[in-house]
Amino acid sequence: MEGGGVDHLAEERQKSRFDVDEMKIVWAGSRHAFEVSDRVARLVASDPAFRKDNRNLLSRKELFKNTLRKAAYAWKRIMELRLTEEEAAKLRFFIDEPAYTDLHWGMFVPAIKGQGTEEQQQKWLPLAYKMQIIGCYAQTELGHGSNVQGLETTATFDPQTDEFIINSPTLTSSKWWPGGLGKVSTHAVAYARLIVNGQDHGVHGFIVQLRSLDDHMPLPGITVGDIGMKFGSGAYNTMDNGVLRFDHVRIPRNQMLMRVLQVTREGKVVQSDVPRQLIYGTMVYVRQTIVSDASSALSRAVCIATRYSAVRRQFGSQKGGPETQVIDYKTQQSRLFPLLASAYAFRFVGEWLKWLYTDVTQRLQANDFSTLPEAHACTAGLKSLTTSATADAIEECRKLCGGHGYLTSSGLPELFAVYIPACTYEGDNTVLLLQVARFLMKTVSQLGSGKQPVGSTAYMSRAEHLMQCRCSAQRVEDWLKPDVVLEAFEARALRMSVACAQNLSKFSNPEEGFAELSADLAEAAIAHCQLIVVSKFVEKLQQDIPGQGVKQQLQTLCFVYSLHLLHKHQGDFLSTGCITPKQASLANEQLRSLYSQVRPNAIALVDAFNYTDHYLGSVLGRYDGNVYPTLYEDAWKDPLNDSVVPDGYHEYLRPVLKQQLRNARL
Ligand SMILES: CCCCCCCCCCCCCCCCCCCCCCC/C=C/C(=O)SCCNC(=O)CCNC(=O)[C@H](O)C(C)(C)COP(=O)(O)OP(=O)(O)OC[C@H]1O[C@@H](n2cnc3c(N)ncnc32)[C@H](O)[C@@H]1OP(=O)(O)O
Ligand SMILES: Cc1cc2nc3c(=O)[nH]c(=O)nc-3n(C[C@H](O)[C@H](O)[C@H](O)COP(=O)(O)OP(=O)(O)OC[C@H]3O[C@@H](n4cnc5c(N)ncnc54)[C@H](O)[C@@H]3O)c2cc1C
Repeated sequence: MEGGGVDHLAEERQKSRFDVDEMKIVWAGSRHAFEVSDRVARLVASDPAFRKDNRNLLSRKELFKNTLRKAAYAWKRIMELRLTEEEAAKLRFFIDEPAYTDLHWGMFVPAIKGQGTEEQQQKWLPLAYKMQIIGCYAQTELGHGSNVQGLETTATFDPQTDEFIINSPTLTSSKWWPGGLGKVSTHAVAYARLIVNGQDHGVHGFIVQLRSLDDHMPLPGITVGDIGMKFGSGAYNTMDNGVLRFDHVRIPRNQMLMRVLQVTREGKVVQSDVPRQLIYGTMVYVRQTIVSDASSALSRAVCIATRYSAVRRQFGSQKGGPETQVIDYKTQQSRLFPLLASAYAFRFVGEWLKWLYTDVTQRLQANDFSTLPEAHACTAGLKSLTTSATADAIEECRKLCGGHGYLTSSGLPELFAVYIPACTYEGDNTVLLLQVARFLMKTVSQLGSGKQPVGSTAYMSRAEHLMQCRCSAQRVEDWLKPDVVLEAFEARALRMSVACAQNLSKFSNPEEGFAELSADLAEAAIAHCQLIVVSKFVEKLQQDIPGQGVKQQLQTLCFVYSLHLLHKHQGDFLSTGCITPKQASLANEQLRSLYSQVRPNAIALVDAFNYTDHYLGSVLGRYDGNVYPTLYEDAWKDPLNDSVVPDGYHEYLRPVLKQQLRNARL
C-alpha cells in the first residue's frame, strides 16, 4: 500500500505463494468494499487534519478539543464529498479516534430506530441525521451497569400535564459512563423505570434534551459533566464519558420510546405484541459491530508484530552472517500465527453475524420474533469471546515485539488502552457468557421434547451421536479433515453443556444451581462460541474463493485456528472423552507443520489487511520495515530532548549530585 523508499521486507514479500490482491478482497468482504476502504484510507492518510501521532503529548483538554475539531472537519468532508453511509463509516474507522459521534450514530440513532414508533422516528431521525441534535445512550448508572433491571432513575407519568418527570432519586442513580454525554450531547436516550399510577413497569428508554441548542448550557434540572481520565494517556480520553443527574426534569409524554409499550394520554399502559427484550435491541446491534471491530484491532496488532518479527534479528549468526529473524523461532510462530489465524477467523464470523443481525432485523419488522433469542445469544457470546481474545492478543503482540513493543511509537500501548474496555462495555464479558449459558441450558433441557434445535445450536439435534462418538483421527493428516475437526468441537461443546445441565438438575433451586455452577457454565458457553467461529470459518472455505493460492492459505489458517484452540483447551477435549491423548499429540504435530506453511506467507497475509502506515501508527509495523532509523529519529522528537540539560536540573539534580560529591569527599 505504501510507496517510496527501500523495502526491507521485499524479500519476505517475494516468498509468499498466493495472490495478495485477491486476499485483500476476501479480507474486505467484496471488491466494492475493498475499493471503498482503500480510497477512504488514502484520503485520511493524506490529510494532515487527521494527524494522530501527537495524541499522547496533549493534555486532556487539548486532546478533547482536538477530537472536536477532527469530528467537525470529518463531518464537513462528509458533506462536501457527499459520502455514502458506508464511506462515512470507513472515514470514522481510519480516523481512528473514539469520539461522541460513535455514540450518536452507533447507539442514539439505532435506539430511536429500534424502539421508537413510526411517528417518533419521523420526528427525531431527520434532526439526528443532520446532526442538528447530538445524542448519547444513557443507560448505565453509578450503582448498576450489568443489572439493567436494577436501574434507579425514574420516569413518573404526570396525567395533569401529560408529561414524564425524570428523576435521579439517589447518588447511585446518577448516569455514569455514557460516551458523548460529558461535554457534547444535546440529547440522550435515557433509561429509567416507568412509573404510572404508582406502579413500576420496568426500565424503558426516553428522549431527554440535556443542553440548550442555543448556548449549550445544561437545561434546568440537569447536572452533567465528564467522569474523568481513563486508562492510558491518549487512548479513550478523546471521549467525554459522562455523569448525569436529573432533578425532576419534565419531558412530553411522546418522548418515551413507545414501540414496546405505550402510555396513553389517560395514563393507560398498553403492551404491544413486540417482546420487551426489544428494549435491549440497541445492545444487540452494537455487540454485532464489536465482533467486526475485534478482527480490525487484532489484525492491526498482528500486522505490527509480524512485520517487526521479520525485521528483528537475535542470535544464531553463522560465520559472521546475519542473525536469525525472530519470526523463525518456533516459539515466536506458535505465539504469533494463531493470532494471525484468529484475525481471519473473527473477520469471517463477524461477516456471518452481520448477516444474522440483518436477518433478525428484517424478521422483527415483519413481527417475527422467533430468532431473537438466537441473535441475542450469538451476539453476546461472540462479543465476549472475540473481545477477550483480542485484548489478550494485543498484549501478546506487545511482548512479541520485545522491549520496543513497550514504546508508544510501536502503536501497541495505545491500541491496548483503547481496546480493552471492549471487554466491559456493551456487557461485561462474563455476564454475557452467562446469558449464552442460560440459552444453552434451555436448549439442552428441550432435547428429546420434539423441539429441534436450530441455528447455532443445530448440532445438538445430533446429541445421541455426539454424546458417544469417538474421534476418528489416526494419523497427523486426519486433523486436516474439516469433518473430523468440527465433530471434535461439536462433541466437546455438547458434552460440556450436558454435563452442566446434569449438575444443575441436582439442585432443587435452579437459580441457586446456576449461581453455584456459573464458572463451569461460562466455560461451556466459551466452547459453544468457539465452535461457532470454527464452523463459520469452515463454511467460508466452502465458498468459491478466486485467486491463486488464496483458498489454500485460508485453509491453513482455519486449521491453525482450530488446532491451536484444541491444543490450548485439550483438557476439555480429553476430559469429555472427545479425543484421546494420542490424538491430541497428533493434532499438535499437525499444528507445528502448519506453522511452517504459514511462515513464508506471513508478511503477505498481513499485507492483505491493506493498512496504511497512518492507520497502523507504528514504527515497528511500517510497510517498508525501515524500523531502526525511524525509531532513532523519533526518539529525538520527544519533548524531553528539546533541551540537552533537562528542566529541573538546577533545582533537583544538581543539589543531589553536589551532595554526593561532598559525601564522597568525607
Ligand atoms: C474524530 C472522529 C470523528 C469521525 C466523524 C465521522 C462521523 C460519521 C460517522 C458515521 C459512522 C459512525 C459509526 C460508529 C459506530 C460505532 C459503534 C458503536 C461504538 C460503541 C462504543 C461502545 C460504548 C459503550 C456503550 C455501552 O456500554 S451501553 C450499556 C451496555 N450495557 C450492557 O450491555 C448491560 C448488560 N446487561 C444486560 O444486557 C442485561 O441486563 C442482562 C441480559 C445481563 C440481564 O437482563 P435481565 O435481568 O432483564 O435479563 P434476564 O437474564 O432475566 O433475561 C430475560 C430474558 O431476556 C433475554 N435477553 C436478555 N438480553 C437480551 C437482548 N439483548 N436481546 C434479546 N433478548 C435478551 C434473556 O435471554 C432472557 O430470555 P428468556 O426469558 O427467554 O430466558
Ligand atoms: C469505556 C466505556 C464506555 C462506556 N460507554 C457507555 C455508554 O455509552 N452508555 C452506557 O449506558 N454505558 C456505558 N458504559 C458502561 C458499561 O456498559 C458497563 O460498565 C458495563 O455494562 C459493565 O457493567 P458494570 O460496570 O456495572 O460492571 P459490574 O456488573 O459491576 O461488573 C463488576 C464485576 O462483577 C462481575 N459480575 C457482575 N454481575 C455478575 C453476575 N450476575 N454473575 C457473575 N459475575 C458478575 C463482572 O463479571 C465483573 O467482573 C461504558 C463503559 C466503559 C468502560
